[in-house]
Amino acid sequence: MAKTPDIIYTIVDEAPELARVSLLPMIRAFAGPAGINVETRDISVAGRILATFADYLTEDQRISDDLAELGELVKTPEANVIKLPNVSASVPQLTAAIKELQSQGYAIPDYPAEPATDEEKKIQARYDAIKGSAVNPVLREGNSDRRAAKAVKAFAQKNPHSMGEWVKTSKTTVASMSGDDFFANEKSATITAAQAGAAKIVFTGADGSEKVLKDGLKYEEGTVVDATFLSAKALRAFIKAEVASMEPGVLFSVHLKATMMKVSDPIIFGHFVSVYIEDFLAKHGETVKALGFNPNAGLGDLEAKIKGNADLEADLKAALAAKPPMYMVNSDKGITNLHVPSDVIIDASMPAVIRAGGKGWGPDGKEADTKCCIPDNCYSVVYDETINYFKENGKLDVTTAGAVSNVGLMAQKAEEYGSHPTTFEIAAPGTVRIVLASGEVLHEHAVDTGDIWRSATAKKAPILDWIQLGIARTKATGAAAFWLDANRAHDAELIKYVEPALKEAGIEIPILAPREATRFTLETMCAGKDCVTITGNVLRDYLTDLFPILELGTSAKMLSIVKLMNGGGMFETGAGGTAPKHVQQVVGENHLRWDSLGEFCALGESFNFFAEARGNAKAAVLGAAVDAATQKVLDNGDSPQGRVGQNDNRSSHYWFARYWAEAMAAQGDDAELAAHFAPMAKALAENEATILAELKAEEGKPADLGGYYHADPAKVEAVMRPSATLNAIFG
Ligand SMILES: NC(=O)C1=CN([C@@H]2O[C@H](COP(=O)(O)OP(=O)(O)OC[C@H]3O[C@@H](n4cnc5c(N)ncnc54)[C@H](OP(=O)(O)O)[C@@H]3O)[C@@H](O)[C@H]2O)C=CC1
Ligand SMILES: O=C(O)CCC(=O)C(=O)O
Ligand SMILES: [Mg+2]
Repeated sequence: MAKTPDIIYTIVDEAPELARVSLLPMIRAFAGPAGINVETRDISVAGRILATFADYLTEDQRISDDLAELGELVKTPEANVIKLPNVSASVPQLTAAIKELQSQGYAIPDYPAEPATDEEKKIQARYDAIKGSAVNPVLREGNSDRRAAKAVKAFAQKNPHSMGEWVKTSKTTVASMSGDDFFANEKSATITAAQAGAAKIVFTGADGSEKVLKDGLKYEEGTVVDATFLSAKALRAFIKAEVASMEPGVLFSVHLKATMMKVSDPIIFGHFVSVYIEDFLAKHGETVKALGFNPNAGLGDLEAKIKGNADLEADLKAALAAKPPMYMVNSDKGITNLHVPSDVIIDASMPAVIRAGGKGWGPDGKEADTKCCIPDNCYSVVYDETINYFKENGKLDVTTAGAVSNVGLMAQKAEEYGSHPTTFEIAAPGTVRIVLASGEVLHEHAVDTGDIWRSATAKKAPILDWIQLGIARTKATGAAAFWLDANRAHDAELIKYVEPALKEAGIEIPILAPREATRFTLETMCAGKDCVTITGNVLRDYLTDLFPILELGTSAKMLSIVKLMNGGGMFETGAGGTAPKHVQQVVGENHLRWDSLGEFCALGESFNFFAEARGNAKAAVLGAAVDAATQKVLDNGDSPQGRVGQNDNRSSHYWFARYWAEAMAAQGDDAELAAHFAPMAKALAENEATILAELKAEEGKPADLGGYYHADPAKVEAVMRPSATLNAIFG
């Protein structure tokens, strides 16, 4: 077997992938002399498509299945992975990636939206495994520890970012269903020794017909197993009522996670689309269905399908004009919240609204208050309470606010984010049951056509590990709370684990329902104190964007550590995503505002972990120098900014590498490394003006990347490494 690479750096999508092309050669030039090899593995959407459909490709087009390899590696103590954000593709994104690859000569099949034959069903199933959040749950074999490094927090306090004003009269609200949602219908149980073993999910129709929705499930003792459903009828009634009850001047917005919740949320999104354009669909429903339109793909797909048909285009325009104004993704281009399911992703979109003082962009290109529809009540209360708090107290004072960090239960596909294979859109009225091997029915729900039924699990070992991590972080931080609602079925099962563990550890940490925990955390941070949120998987996701975006202006600067259950380490580069808007700017004017601070933080942690795990003193020297360089990038204001001519990602990498080389040359722990890096530090300093000029030479002009999901490596290299002088130093 090949030797496990010392460190793995991931090949991803969009902005972080562009950044990688500039940064990785530098990282290798530092790690190499210390004898540490840094290899890449491709987890991009395009890479995963090509690996999955190898049988459609020529020999020389085939690539290895890196995600499968990494999925095994993260279960070993040797794992040391620097994981950059990747696109969790919605169907429109997946379709676009397929089209691009086909245009490049890869004979992969189309995505069969409505599979008719067995062959098409198989192809769809293969694509569905690539769709949505198909990477993170596979790699996250440990719980999540996300926090801002002290230097990052201190920098934000000293250099506060812009924040919109919150006023008491703001009309921004959160709207959620009054019942019959995932929250209200949840049932949960912890598997006993007698119940452990095989299980299946069975649907029995009102006519007595039986269908096994999922067979071959296996529950271990101690696993918390939930089942719940969201009523389609209640959802549609809710959407209709919310559209009908809009106040003048307020925008209508929908906030879902149609990427990570890849089965349930695209369907919920589709209901919003079809209710919003119900007048149009009443008239033209059959016609657009025949054209292949599925509301789950969004208004953008509808527009593409009816393009050139003046009657349909006019009727759609009229139908939209008759409804309240929508929250826009891009008002210049007429792209609404309902155009693409993955354009408005709740974890980033709600904090953006809250940071802006409750504002979104309207179709007129002006800011306005917005009604934020978050149908399910499990977590919407967090945003509702945050909005209440800022309406009462005014915007956050970034200069004095404490740091809110998170410990999230995430390992082994915990909770809702692991429910993809066990979520179903119900085809007819009937009953769904989880049946154990003994015949015992664990959970049962009466359901109707269109309801979304799902089961999620959380295993015992990850739960116990999460509680201990929560206790450790609380001891290091001060204030903390477990965000668990004793009145919610799943949370009540978790509390049965938490309470005895806290007692045994002799520590008191409050257990608060999400609304109370939100207020407690906001009050604590506004009093200038740090606070840990100890949460499940969804709140891990939501809160590690919400608080950092308020405190730091972006979640991209977070330390995001995944202590893998079997002893390895994974270091995520921040808590944000792939910033597609940044790529648009590069294509338009060759300026990349992506901040690699998350990469710098992860890199430092990765070296430090390597030093400890392998007893490697050189890695410790590299790690300490990375930390010093990161601090200097912040102190000297070398991070990227938004406009052409200002520092961008490439010039920030120059500064980072220079400070790193200077720190390596100046340290006294390893004379050999100091001697090696002294000439590099000198060359970087002496050539400063030339390098910065070369990096800026092409800015302001369009850039050609030769593709989007599968760009041309030579063209990307030319764009991201335009300085011959810098390249000569790093090879
Ligand atoms: N860990 C992962 O793999 C994750 C992947 N994703 C994926 O990312 C994609 C986009 O998601 P989205 O919801 O738009 O969220 P993003 O976090 O990617 O982007 C939202 C905005 O945050 C700001 N931002 C994010 N990262 C940086 C950075 N490094 N430097 C500077 N600004 C940054 C940008 O603001 P501005 O435009 O103002 O500069 C950006 O437009 C989706 O495909 C999603 O699936 C999302 C989250 C995590
Ligand atoms: O995996 C995904 O789709 C997104 C992950 C994410 O948003 C997060 O972990 O914060
Ligand atoms: Mg997130």
